Amino acid sequence: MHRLTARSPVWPGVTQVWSQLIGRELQPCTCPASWSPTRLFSISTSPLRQLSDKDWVQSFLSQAVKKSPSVSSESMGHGEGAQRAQRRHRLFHDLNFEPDRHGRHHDRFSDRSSLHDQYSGFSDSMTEPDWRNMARPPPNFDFYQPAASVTHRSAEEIQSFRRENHIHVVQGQSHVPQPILQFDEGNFSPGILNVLSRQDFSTPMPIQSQGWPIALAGQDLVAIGQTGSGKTLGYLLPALMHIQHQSPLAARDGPIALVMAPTRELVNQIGQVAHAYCKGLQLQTTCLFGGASRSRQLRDLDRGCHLVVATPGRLLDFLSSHQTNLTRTSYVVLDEADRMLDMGFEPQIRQILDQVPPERQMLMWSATWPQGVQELATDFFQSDDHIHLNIGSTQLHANKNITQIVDVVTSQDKMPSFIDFMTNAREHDPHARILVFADTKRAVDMLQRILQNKRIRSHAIHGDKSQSDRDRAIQDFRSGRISTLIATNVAARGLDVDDVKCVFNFDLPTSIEDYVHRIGRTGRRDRSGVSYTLVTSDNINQVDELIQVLKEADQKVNPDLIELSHLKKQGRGLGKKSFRKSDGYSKPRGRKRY
Ligand SMILES: Nc1ncnc2c1ncn2[C@@H]1O[C@H](COP(=O)(O)OP(=O)(O)OP(=O)(O)O)[C@@H](O)[C@H]1O
Repeated sequence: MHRLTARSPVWPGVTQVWSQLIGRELQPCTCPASWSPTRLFSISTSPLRQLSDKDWVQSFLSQAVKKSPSVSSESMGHGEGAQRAQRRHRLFHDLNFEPDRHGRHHDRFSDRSSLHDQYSGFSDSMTEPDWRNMARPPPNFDFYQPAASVTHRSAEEIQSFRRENHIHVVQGQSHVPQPILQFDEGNFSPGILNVLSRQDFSTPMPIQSQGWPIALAGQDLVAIGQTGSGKTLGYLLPALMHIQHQSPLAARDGPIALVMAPTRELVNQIGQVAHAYCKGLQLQTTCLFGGASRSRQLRDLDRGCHLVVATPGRLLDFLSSHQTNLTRTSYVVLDEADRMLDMGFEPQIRQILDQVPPERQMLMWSATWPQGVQELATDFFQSDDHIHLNIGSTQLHANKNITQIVDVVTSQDKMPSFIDFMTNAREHDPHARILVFADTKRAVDMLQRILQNKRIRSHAIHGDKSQSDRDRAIQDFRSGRISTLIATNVAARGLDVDDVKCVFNFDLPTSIEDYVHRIGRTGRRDRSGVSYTLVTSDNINQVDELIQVLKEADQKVNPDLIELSHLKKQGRGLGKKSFRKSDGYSKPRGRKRY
């Protein structure tokens, strides 16, 4: 067997898991805060993880190097296993660990570095407060009075509303409150209703109709609804109501409500929505994320903030330097909860939640909810009686407003397909917003250069870009100054840009959840959209999941994709079958596309 070994005197679990990586097909797994080899082993053998191999390895190494700087790799053989190992080996060598100003190491190759403002999350300066002996105003979770029109609604009416809107209460049926069908049924304060009335919203979206009363009633919640279905207001408006029913902030108090999200762009976007509602309520809010002025964020915190929206890394930075605290926090949201609980963020989330008093309401929102994360999530609730709400299928599902086109091409055909697609699209409509995803920073830069040569203007965002460049790119894309944005996964989740016409996946993401989130940047609210994805035989391991997502969304499945799936079942694939050039986008006319 071809082995890659890791020597880790400090942490023997590294060796064990490492040889597991190479000894058989890699099973991406979570890295728990405790880093216990036993738990790692059990989790890594569970079938759950949708995280990509690459993500896993990069995260794993980043943590491993921090734990044990003597981690190293050695010796590889030949054959398919060795090729796999070599690919990973190259990947490891591409990693570039560099200590930050605290002497902690960051992974500068992976674009996960851009998802993690401070990757480490292992801060020694934070201990769990002694909650029993700490004087603080008790949180109030009991303020929601359903409107008479809500309580008078008959059981049949409620049932048919839930049925028509595909609202499934997966867990907690016995204590789920009745849905709110109109904005004025939520008992929202006039300040909130004022802002709502200025938007062109007619009624709450289904996830809001059912999610609002649950959140307002102080219950723990997992809320899963398709991309673009209004989840942000789903948790923000109850957060503001919650804040308004707590004792006022005293000097040096930290926030009452905390929202955590995985990327800076998403934090910024949520912060902007929150700001619009906070203004009229005289509530203070701020965003904490890396790459932006720390001193300005500190000034906001010092002034007192009712609501903080943060990436875990920057929040931990402020917590570990004791420049803020969470002793008043009683409403905690994990937006993109599955991403927040995956291997990269879990230790950080645990550390942060250790700083939040146990009397807290916890809400998790996402469009995807993979099995393994579900198990993990229960760890974060204080009791077993949380409600799990699902809008639409309980299977992994994509937004049905999106027409999903998938082409199977050779690796060599990817670039011509991209160029053909973009030149055709731009000839047809120079202003249609197109969002292009690639897996690596290098590929993103390369695609941008190619477009530049074709005189197609675009911006690119990834973790190596400065925050101001990233902000400008999003701003220009939003305003329509630039109609093509090329991005890594930093733009995959949550980004809400009006009327993105098409999402082009130059690379199929290794996690099917990421695919669902990426294509979900189009077809938001009740609009329609198109996604176009290039698949090569290198993606053979993702093909079955992709077919499942396509079928679930009632999409036609490209026969080439089915053929690829058959090849996989026959144990062939990986470079054995080459798809003819004519199957790719390079012959756009007269070719049947799906
Ligand atoms: N009640 C409503 N009626 C119409 N539009 C709404 C309503 N509530 C929110 N929206 C709008 O719907 C769009 C999508 O909302 P949002 O960004 O919250 O979606 P999401 O479910 O969080 O998506 P994702 O899973 O991609 O993060 C936003 O532009 C938002 O302003």
